[in-house]
Amino acid sequence: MENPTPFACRTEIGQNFLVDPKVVRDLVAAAAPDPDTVVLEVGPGKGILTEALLGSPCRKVFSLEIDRRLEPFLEPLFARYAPKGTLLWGDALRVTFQDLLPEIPHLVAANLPYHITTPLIWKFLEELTPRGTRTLVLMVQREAAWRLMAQEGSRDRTPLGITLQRMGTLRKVRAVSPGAFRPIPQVASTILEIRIQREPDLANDPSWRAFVRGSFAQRRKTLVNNWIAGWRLPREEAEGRLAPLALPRTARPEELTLPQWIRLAQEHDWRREGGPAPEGRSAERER
Ligand SMILES: C[S@@+](CC[C@H](N)C(=O)[O-])C[C@H]1O[C@@H](n2cnc3c(N)ncnc32)[C@H](O)[C@@H]1O
Repeated sequence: MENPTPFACRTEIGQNFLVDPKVVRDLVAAAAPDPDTVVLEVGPGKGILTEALLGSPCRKVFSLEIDRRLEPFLEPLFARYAPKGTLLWGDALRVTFQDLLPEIPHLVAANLPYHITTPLIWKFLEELTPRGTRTLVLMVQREAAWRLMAQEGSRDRTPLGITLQRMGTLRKVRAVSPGAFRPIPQVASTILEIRIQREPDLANDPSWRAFVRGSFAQRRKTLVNNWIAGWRLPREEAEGRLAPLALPRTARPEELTLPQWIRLAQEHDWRREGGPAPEGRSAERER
């Protein structure tokens, strides 16, 4: 029999497939699905993680893949486990999860396409956690994990990391070396477990979103200067917002502790009611 043409991986859309079964086992063990659990997997690829999820005690697995060329790998797998799994085709950033999924998943378990890690996690927080998703177990690039878990004082601190920390707990499950994937990527990876325990609708709070995004708009600027630029606040007013926190006027966004972020968010309305603020060309992409 002729050899089939090998699958040409598109690494620009994150097609580095897991090949280490121990890593797959560790990811599923961290997710710990029980017989009631409905799981969403984004990017099943050739199906190594999908198969472990389908073989776990969970009730249902929905897998959403963008690349139809993977059909020959995935169709037979889903047929084997029918009706436990449902294979869906589409772009995870463009679908509306509520319309796509007949049930809201309790758990998202995925080896993410790394190029869309940040917008995809925001989307989970906007569309899924408000409706009941409580656990995310995600393979991400190591540096993305650092940014999500970064504490005050770290230059890696980001709006998304602070949002997740306000909503629950983040735990590093394990480090994963490039050799666990084919093709071998140039970056190291981390499995991260995120448990949502508070404020599941936080990402849909326009004041919170504007506040964290605008405060980090220009990292090299002080908080006060970001507030002046973003909200057109008079300097006195901006400095007045910082004063009760006993922080210097020169404090930068990464210096705030989580309780300080929460206090500032609760004490002021950060929606930009005075008209759209300049999202200047130098404003950083929301992370
Ligand atoms: C890192 S691979 C993981 C594959 C498989 N789960 C594994 O662990 O081997 C990421 C997968 O996400 C898919 N993907 C990339 N962008 C996507 C998108 N916007 N929506 C859905 N799937 C996407 C890729 O085609 C690829 O199969």
